[in-house]
Amino acid sequence: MTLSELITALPIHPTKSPHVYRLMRILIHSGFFASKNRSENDQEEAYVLTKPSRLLLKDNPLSMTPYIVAMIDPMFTTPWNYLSTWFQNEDLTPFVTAHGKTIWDYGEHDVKFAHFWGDGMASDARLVMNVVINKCKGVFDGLESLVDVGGGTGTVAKAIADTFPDIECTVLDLPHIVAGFQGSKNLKYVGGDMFEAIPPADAIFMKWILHDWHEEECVKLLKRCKEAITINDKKGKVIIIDFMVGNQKENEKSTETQLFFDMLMMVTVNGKERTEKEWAKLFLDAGFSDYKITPILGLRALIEVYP
Ligand SMILES: C[S@@+](CC[C@H](N)C(=O)[O-])C[C@H]1O[C@@H](n2cnc3c(N)ncnc32)[C@H](O)[C@@H]1O
Repeated sequence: MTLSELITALPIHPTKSPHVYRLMRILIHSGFFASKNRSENDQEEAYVLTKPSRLLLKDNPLSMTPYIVAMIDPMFTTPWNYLSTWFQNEDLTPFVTAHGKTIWDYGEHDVKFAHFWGDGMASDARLVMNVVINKCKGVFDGLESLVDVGGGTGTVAKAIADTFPDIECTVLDLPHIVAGFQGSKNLKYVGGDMFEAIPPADAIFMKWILHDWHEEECVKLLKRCKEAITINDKKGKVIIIDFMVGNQKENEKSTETQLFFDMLMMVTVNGKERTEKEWAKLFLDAGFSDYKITPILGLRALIEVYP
């Protein structure tokens, strides 16, 4: 699409066209668009989408737009302005300094926030599960049951339940999050506190859970997982999907993204992004004996942890 076509399509007042040109210049520089000649015979500059910007199209089934929209909501961005205040007080996070409560309490009392954050998480879950189910299918071999801990609206569990009809899937999340969700033949929702008890299963799945929590809470949660997979002398596994800092040595941008996510965890939830060494220590402290890492989507890792 050329500049004039873009201005007509959006639509934008003709007097603003120089500003649209400036905007497109930075969007090309940052990789959201690429520019090329309109055709072999037509030298006029045209803009085309890039791989990352295709992920922002609303009609793309793997669209990440709901996640981006949630992340740029003032509820998430305001706490960044409270960093200097937080460094001088005892609050758990800048989120608490800004809003007076933790993100989990915020979600319980603001249903609108809980829903749009849930939609954001679900869009990330769709993208990740697309990769996991296509590239790491073997991870689910031999499983008869699986609990997705902190599974939110159930996007991950639904993808597993649909692809593997012989696996009994359970979504465990806070009661107000799972209230009103309908299960299916091999999918059910359970409301509860993951730090108290986790239903027994061959595999406990946790995507984007442990990075929300501090060391002691992670060890406590992993111990609950271990109890759940070793019940009746069975030996299952824990499957974790999270970032692994430092597994992308060649790629500056990936490292930067992981480090910004680490800041996001500090600002919003008192969690952190961990290196392999830090993950290994958590597993050891919780009594696990072995783990296996499969890198996914460049930045993240799928970690199978064994008792
Ligand atoms: C970052 S979201 C991850 C959601 C989902 N696993 C995903 O990646 O799409 C964290 C989830 O943990 C849930 N959660 C937080 N505290 C919990 C608790 N004590 N017990 C159960 N779930 C909890 C939240 O409600 C939320 O759904």
